[in-house]
Amino acid sequence: MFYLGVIADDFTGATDIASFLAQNGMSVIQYNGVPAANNLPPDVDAVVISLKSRSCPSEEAVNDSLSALRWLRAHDCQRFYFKYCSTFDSTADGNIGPVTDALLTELGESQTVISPALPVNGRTVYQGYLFVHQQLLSESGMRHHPVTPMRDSQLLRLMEQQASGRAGLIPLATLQQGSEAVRQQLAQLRQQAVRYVVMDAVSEDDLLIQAAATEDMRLLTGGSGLGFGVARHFAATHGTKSDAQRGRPVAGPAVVISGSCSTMTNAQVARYKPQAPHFALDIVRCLQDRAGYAAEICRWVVEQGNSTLAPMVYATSDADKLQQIQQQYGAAESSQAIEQLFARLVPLLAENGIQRFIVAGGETSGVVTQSLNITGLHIGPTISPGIPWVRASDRPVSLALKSGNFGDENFFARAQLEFMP
Ligand SMILES: Nc1ncnc2c1ncn2[C@@H]1O[C@H](COP(=O)(O)OP(=O)(O)O)[C@@H](O)[C@H]1O
Ligand SMILES: O=C(O)[C@@H](O)C(=O)COP(=O)(O)O
Repeated sequence: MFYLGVIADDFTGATDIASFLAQNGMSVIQYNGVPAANNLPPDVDAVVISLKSRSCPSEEAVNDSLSALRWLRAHDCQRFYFKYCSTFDSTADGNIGPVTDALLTELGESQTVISPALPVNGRTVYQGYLFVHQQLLSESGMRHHPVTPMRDSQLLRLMEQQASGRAGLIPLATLQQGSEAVRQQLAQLRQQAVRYVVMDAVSEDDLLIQAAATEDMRLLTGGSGLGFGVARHFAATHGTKSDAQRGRPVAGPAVVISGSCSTMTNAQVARYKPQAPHFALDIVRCLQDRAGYAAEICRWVVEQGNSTLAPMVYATSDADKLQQIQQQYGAAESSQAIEQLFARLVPLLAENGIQRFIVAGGETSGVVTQSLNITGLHIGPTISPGIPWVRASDRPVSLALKSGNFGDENFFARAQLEFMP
């Protein structure tokens, strides 16, 4: 039996919440996809299952999420958490609504919370509107996301567009009255048949109150901020555990793979270029000659063996260049061509001795992890909030999976220099 089962809709999202749970005292294991194995390590408090269900067709997202839920229930999991992006990455016909509905129905529950806030990384919710630092979500760089452009910031509206039930709000004023006030308002909203309760939060204290007020709810949904609250609340009664040692990065050659076009990743790539060898992907070669191109890039990476900092292969482009590529080659076609190039390149790199992969982008991290056939991960030390080093449970390979907008500008170098194996 274990306390918390997390179903994450992408791989960086999974390591993000796994890192907050582990850092705040839980013993965590992460699986990529629904595990085939049935034997869980002893003394686990939380199991995180990473799916690649953020931008696939919603029927597939629902089926994969239900399979994960059934696995968790079959292993005596007590509570469940659907982890999506702190920037609520989805579209009007996105997957957060259908997956939430399916999980509620399967559990026989009538209410859950919607809590993407992650104040430590600048994501706050006020009056049901999602902010990224000082900007509304829809005015932030997320409006240009290549796969899930976010053009609305109102979470109640986004949720009602995607899902089948009604959304309601617990505003900051109630949060600030404490967990009992929140609990009472949840009960009132339940009587009004409100199925999805958007919760404001602008600070970690608000997240701790959310966690306390929802301790009897079987399904929570949100970013990793509420996960932090849940872990703190759990640790206060069950004590803390730490097994970050098992996730420490291995020694061995490293590479940086960047497939995110977020504002922060653009800044990180620009900062890293003068520090290390770098290789920009040519979209035409990705579209036309993936096998030959992947072999060529692999040779280039191996040739950089003597550089102090790892070579970087990147598709990262700014909003103007991205728009131009998408207009010329199609948005889905170009993003898939790049993902498929990485899917060919990464196993070649592993065959050629690369053991540490620093990856930028959620979809890109999914591709890298799946193409390496990594099934389980131990959670290691945190590089930046929400980005830990993680280590494959069955071989000496380490990954740092960086969500598009997370990390500071010097992240790629810091991940190597401050965490020497
Ligand atoms: N230059 C580019 N042109 C078109 N699509 C791109 C380009 N660079 C990256 N992409 C695609 O954009 C998507 C970025 O998504 P992701 O890896 O999840 O990053 P993020 O974490 O910023 O959301 C991927 O599908 C990637 O292949
Ligand atoms: O919650 C978050 O912001 C992240 O954990 C996350 O899901 C990021 O997704 P990507 O930006 O696609 O990496």
